[in-house]
Amino acid sequence: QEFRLQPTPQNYTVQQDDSISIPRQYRLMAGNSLNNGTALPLLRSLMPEEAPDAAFRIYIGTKGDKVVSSYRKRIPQKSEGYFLKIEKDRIIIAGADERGTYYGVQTLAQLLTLDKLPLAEVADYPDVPYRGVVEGFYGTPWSQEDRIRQLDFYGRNKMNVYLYGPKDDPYHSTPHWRKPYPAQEAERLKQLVDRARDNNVIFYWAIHPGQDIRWNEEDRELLLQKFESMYQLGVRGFAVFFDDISGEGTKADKQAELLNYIDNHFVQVKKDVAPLVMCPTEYNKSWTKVEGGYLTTLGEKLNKDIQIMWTGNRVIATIDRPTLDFINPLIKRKAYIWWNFPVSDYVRDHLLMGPVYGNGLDIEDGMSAFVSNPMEHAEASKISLYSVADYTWNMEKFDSDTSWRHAIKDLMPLHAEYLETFAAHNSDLGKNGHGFRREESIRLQPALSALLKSYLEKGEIDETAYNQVDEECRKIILSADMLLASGNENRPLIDEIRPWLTQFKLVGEYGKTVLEMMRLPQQEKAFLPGHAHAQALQTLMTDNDARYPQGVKSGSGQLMPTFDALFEASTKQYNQRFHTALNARAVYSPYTLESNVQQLALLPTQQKGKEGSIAPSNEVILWQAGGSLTLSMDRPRVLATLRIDLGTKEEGYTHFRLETSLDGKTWRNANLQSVWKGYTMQKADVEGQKVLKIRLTNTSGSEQKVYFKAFRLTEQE
Ligand SMILES: CC(=O)N[C@@H]1[C@@H](O)[C@H](O)C(CO)=C[C@H]1N
Repeated sequence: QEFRLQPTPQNYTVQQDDSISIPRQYRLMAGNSLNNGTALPLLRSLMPEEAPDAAFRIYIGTKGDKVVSSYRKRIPQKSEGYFLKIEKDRIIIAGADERGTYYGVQTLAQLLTLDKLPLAEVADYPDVPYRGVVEGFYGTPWSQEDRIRQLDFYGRNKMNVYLYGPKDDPYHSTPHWRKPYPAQEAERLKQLVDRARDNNVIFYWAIHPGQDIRWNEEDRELLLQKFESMYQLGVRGFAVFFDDISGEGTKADKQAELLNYIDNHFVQVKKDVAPLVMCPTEYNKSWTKVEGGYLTTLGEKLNKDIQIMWTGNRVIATIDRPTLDFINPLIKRKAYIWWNFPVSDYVRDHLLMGPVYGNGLDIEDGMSAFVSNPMEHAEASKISLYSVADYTWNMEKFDSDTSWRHAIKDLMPLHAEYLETFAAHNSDLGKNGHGFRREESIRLQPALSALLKSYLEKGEIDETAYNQVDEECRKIILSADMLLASGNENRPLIDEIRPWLTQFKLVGEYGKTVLEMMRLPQQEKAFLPGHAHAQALQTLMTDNDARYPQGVKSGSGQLMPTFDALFEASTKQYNQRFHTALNARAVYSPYTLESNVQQLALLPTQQKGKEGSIAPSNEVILWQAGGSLTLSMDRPRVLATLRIDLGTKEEGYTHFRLETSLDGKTWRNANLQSVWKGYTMQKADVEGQKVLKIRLTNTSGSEQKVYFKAFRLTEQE
């Protein structure tokens, strides 16, 4: 692939017919404004040989520095803008501000990877003021090493914010948000803050107090003391997240009062702290009732420089002009976009390695920030993050597929083709509670559907399609092996995705086996080994990784549904021909869920052996009065246990009724009781009951706000 600058610059011209060899020595003419910044250290790390009498010169400074005064007019009049020019005997890097100058050096760093330096001219600046990442997911927080690598990645890709807010860090959220970090964690955070500064990234530390905050002076002071302790560690950006909570903490006027107090008595007093950022409780359109006044209260009362986050029209959504036209007038400022992609904490068995697409390309003027909430897999998230950096820097010029391919090359230059094969087939989320899906196996889709269509409708094999799919299966198996054996090129990435690579190879082998089966349904003997092998592979693909109870999924969007359909069709053909009863079901879930509670309706069910479950959800469920959820079996089954966790104590369960039925008509109550004192998990007395359906209904007569943390059953042997 051709060389490209990342992110795509606003203006970039190169003299085609000329270039210079990279100077070994140079005389540095640096403006004083850069003295305690990070542009000079970066430059020196790239071009080590400074020599006062060298012929080649580098002029570097910000607007106002004498050394770059003659280029002043060339500097874009935009925050973080820069002008970079490479001439025969000099390089000029002139920034609108320190960070702009730093970005000019980052662009030079990329040009220095070429054999010869082009005589280039770059006049560049970002479209979106704040660009970066919010580590705001549920699940295993990133490690220290993950975060160090992330911060270096943000510096290279001109992302300028990182918000620290891992939901499962007990010192970020309940129960310990009031307490300072223990010494060891504090030291690690200080290292991160220093690394962020080296990369010109604003490190925001976020607090998530809403689940148990009391609106009183004591908690307010404890929160400020926590912020002060983080300030002492070097943190210069602060955020307060009020998402995914219920109860007292959700009150807009109280939230506004607290945030304005923090702004007036901390942020404005410190003078060297970035604008305060807050995440509202109603952080997406599907959860807000405008007439309820929550958002307009914040819009009216919050100090104007406090940023308000927004995830879009839904919890997981792409961002477009109508999204911004809805929210910005309500909050009376430009939304600070929290984009929930590639976060996968609600589909943890999937990796989201596909292209970034679907966001508007003409909306840079409608947002104050665009930060991505990524996967718990830090390295794997970089495919999306690379493109988010590209998209937010230069929105009009963003090209999803080009960016995706270069993101992959950036991650594993020596194995790019294999990683691209893997990423192409591991992008969809599968069925999930948010109904958010992504394209998968895009280039192979026509062949997959042609192969399936001709086989199902005419029992014929479309040879062209067959060969394409067969060739792709070969590439899948090869790619999995090459990536698993890729050694040190990007070991952290391979360590993260290893379960999925193993699964991916099985998908390739399953595809080849099913393709062979398609040719043999008329051969009484020859069909059998392939059928047995396919079933063995199905078993291996479900019982694959202990860390992921429902197993890891690969190729679940297109490949597996096609291969399963072909397995079933060829086996049915064989059974008809030879009057046999070979198993013709590829995958099978005996459980189906139906519900009129909007946030539960799409949740997938899982089955593994004798265990069955409905996938949990992270957020607060608005369970309307009379709303119910029904889990139906394919046939009557005898239960051993049933556990439910709505994230509420005993009294919360009095608002619900649990029933079972054998015929779907007559229902009997099942009593719930705590599993452990003081915890929210409950167990139902259903031992030995034969049931066809299980139903949970809100019988309280009013809307209940609960979580949906667990709904798990086991059947008797
Ligand atoms: C603002 C926001 O999106 N908060 C949480 C987020 O923490 C969580 O990762 C996800 C993605 O599952 C959604 C929300 N429940």
